[in-house]
Amino acid sequence: MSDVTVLGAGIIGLTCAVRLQEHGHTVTVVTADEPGHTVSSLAAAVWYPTRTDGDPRVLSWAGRTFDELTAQAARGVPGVVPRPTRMILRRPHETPWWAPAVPDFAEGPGEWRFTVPSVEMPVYLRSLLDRFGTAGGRLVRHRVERLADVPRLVAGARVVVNATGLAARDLAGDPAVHPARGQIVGVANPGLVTSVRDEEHPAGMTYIHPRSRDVVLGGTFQPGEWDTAVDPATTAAILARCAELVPELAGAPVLWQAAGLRPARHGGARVEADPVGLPGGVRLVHAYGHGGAGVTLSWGCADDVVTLAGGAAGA
Ligand SMILES: Cc1cc2nc3c(=O)[nH]c(=O)nc-3n(C[C@H](O)[C@H](O)[C@H](O)COP(=O)(O)OP(=O)(O)OC[C@H]3O[C@@H](n4cnc5c(N)ncnc54)[C@H](O)[C@@H]3O)c2cc1C
Repeated sequence: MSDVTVLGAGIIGLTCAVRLQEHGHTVTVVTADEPGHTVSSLAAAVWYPTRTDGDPRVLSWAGRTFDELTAQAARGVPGVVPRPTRMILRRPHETPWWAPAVPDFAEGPGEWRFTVPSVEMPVYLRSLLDRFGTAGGRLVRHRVERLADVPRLVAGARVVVNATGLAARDLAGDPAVHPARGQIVGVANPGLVTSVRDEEHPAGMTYIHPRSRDVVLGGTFQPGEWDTAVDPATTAAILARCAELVPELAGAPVLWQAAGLRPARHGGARVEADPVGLPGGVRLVHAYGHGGAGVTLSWGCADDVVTLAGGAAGA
């Protein structure tokens, strides 16, 4: 018996599931894909509120996630480390609105420097899943056709959390949800430890994120583009831009390439209770549309989902 069903096992579904367990709920996760085959598993993934400007909820979500991931890194949760970052500026900027969330944020000539949590997603998703299973959570592999079918799948659940990312476009009938395609390349790490971001590179957004065994090089942000096939010309362009910024990367062996669809949404992520709900009086809480910042917003949103789900079990 579970009292909450979470639909989706990406970063949003799993963080919601774990937070709900921490508040005394028994949780079943239903997912079409294994966590290792979600969009989340592809994320670079560093704390940064990519393309969320103007959404007044984001600073709180991102700040709470920063603190949670920093605490997890300090206690050795697999896959999370603090990552020094250099952000190249190609024009004058005001102090960014997200700086209050980043304790060591510093402005210098032509760049910002700061330290943020960096998450190695395949490792981290596995550790979240272990944590969920150890606390008694159950994971069911099943692709649902309609949200209204979910209450029949898991006996007793009074709340369903819809954390289906891009699929919420059809499942929740929300045309504001759309893909923002991102292509990335993994190369052997020549010994880098610092992330470099160049959001204003004239040839396209560029980032270099070292991990334990490789370096993730990016990227693209292509709203409305559904194609997940890797484009070789884009890979070549990413490699050239990154080597221009960090010459040690020139000639680094390419280990893998991938393209993923960020679950973007006009108006920002939808984190709210559905006004109608599901058959049988089951409460429906939406948590989707986090675009290029799902990892960055995950724990803050999960806190809000717990509140929307009714707070602590038995409260
Ligand atoms: C190249 C790239 C780089 C990125 N870099 C960063 C970064 O540095 N920092 C950052 O914060 N974010 C980054 N992101 C964004 C981040 O990956 C997303 O915001 C995040 O993964 C969204 O998570 P999610 O759980 O909502 O969706 P998903 O990971 O897509 O998970 C959706 C879940 O719903 C399930 N599902 C869907 N339909 C159904 C159905 N019908 N029935 C049952 N289950 C269903 C799926 O199986 C899956 O388990 C990046 C994304 C990309 C592509």
